[in-house]
Amino acid sequence: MTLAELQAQHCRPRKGPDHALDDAAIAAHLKLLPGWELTPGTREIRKTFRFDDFHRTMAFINALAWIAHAEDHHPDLEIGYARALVRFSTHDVGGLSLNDFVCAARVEGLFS
Ligand SMILES: C[C@H](O)[C@H](O)[C@H]1CNC2=NC(N)=NC(=O)C2=N1
Repeated sequence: MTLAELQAQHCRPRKGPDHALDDAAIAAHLKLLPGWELTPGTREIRKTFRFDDFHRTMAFINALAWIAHAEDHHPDLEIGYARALVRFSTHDVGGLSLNDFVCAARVEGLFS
């Protein structure tokens, strides 16, 4: 799969452990996403985005919120003056599902 192919997908309701990705699938999908990493000791992915000022940070957050609403898949966020930490995991599967990678890819698409 390529980043473009991941970006072209949409989140689907994914509930239950059958939808949790295994380590190999997580590693393969992470390779497609520049700057994203597993939060150590967890089953979530994260990236810190840096901006010049609060206006740009919030413009990003609003664009991200648009994606999250449209995809019905929601990140955990930590927002600073010039940075945003974005974390994705799928509560409904208790780990990482394809939805996390689709949303991360769509967020990357904001910069392309
Ligand atoms: C019904 C609805 O699709 C689910 O509750 C969605 C909403 N957004 C979600 N977001 C995240 N991050 N994980 C979920 O399991 C999740 N579930």
